[in-house]
Parts: sequence; structure tokens; C-alpha cells
Amino acid sequence: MTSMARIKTYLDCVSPYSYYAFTFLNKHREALKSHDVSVEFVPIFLRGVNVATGNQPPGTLPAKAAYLAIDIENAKRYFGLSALKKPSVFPVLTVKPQRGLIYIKNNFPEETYIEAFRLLWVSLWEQNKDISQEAQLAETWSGLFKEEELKRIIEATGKEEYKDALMENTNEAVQNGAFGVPWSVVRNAKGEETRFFGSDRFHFMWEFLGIGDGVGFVPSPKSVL
Ligand SMILES: N[C@@H](CCC(=O)N[C@@H](CS)C(=O)NCC(=O)O)C(=O)O
Repeated sequence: MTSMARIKTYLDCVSPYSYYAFTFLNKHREALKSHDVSVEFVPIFLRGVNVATGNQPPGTLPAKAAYLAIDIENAKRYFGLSALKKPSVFPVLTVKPQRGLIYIKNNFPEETYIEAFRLLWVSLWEQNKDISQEAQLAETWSGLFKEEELKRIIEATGKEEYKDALMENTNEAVQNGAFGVPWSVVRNAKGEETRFFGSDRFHFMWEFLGIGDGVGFVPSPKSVL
């Protein structure tokens, strides 16, 4: 029987904090699986969340922007993403990459989808590529797909079907309480559900899932529980 416990995390590659959460959850996916907790990553459009909720990007408040610069350095070190640096084009428009991910999620194995998601952050946040441009997006994914497949993925980024799909995912996140990313909707083995904002709430998440003591940031190995 498959467990009902799951972490569903809404992400946008425009967001460095989404990169942290993705990296961390991905790293612990196997450990989570051993606790019968599945992980799903859902591409959304952060700007759409901001419009729907009336939120503003955190950097628009000067005091917050100054703090973010410090926080991002700490998080880079903690999550082992030392190559991360702010792209020269920022914020880049991520609708096409995020729509492309939905196509990939629907048409390729999970591992390919997860790697395609990771490569978007590598391109944008480590290699300073403008992934809003089709050529740079195609280059980002060129090692993962055959030429024909890549062509279909890039075509999908301009199709109504995938425009709607990204909007639906974004609306779903907003209906689930999102005001920013990373946003996680988590269900435990008892079927209870709650939400977490950020890449810095995993200790609460493990506590809710019953897989840690609520203090440790890493899920406890099953053997010690
Ligand atoms: N404390 C959170 C901050 C996450 C964060 O600032 N996310 C940005 C996008 S990169 C956001 O959507 N912020 C909305 C808000 O702060 O209201 C963490 O460490 O992950």
C-alpha cells in the first residue's frame, strides 16, 4: 500500500530560496521515502502569486533587501550552493522555463523532470544565463533530451495548454495559502494537512510528519525512532 504522507512543494526557478528547498528535499528524498513520505515538486509562477495575493517581492523593501543579502550568503553555505550568485538580468521572466517543466513532468520519467528543474537554477543562478530566451533555455536542457524532444518542449512553452497549466498550478498554490515560494503543502500519515513557507522550516515539517524530534533539520534515520 502506498503511504498517503507527502510533501508537495510549489517552486519557481526565479527564486533562490526555491533552489535551497529543492536541493534539500531532493537530497533527502530517499530518507523520506524510507519513512513512506513522497515528495512532489510543482512548477508555479511567483509573479502570479504576488499579483493574486497583493504581495511584493521581498527585495522591494530596502531593509529586507539588505537582510536578504546576508541571509542568502548563510543559506548558500548551509545548502552547499556556493556557486550561486545574483543573475545580471533579474528578475528574469520564468514563464517559459516553468511551462517547459510542466511538459517535461507530463512526458518524461520523474528523474529527468527533477534534473531539468535543477538545471534551470544552475543556468540562471550559477551560470548567469537568461533562461527567458528560448535559445538559452534549449541550451540548458540540451544534455537531457534528443533534438526532436527538445524542439517539442520549447514549442510547448508557447502553447495555450501549457500557459493554462502554469496558471492552474499557480492558482492551486494560492488556494493552498501560498503568498510566496517555496510553498509546501504537507500531509502526514494520519491524513492531516498543513503548510510551510520557506526553505528554513524543515524541522517543523519533520515534527509534523513524525520523522524527527522537531529540532533536527535532517530527517532522523528510521532506525533511531
Ligand atoms: N525565510 C524564507 C524566505 C523565502 C523567501 O523570501 N522567498 C521569496 C521568493 S525568493 C518570497 O516568495 N517571499 C515572499 C515573502 O517573503 O512574503 C526561507 O529561508 O526560505
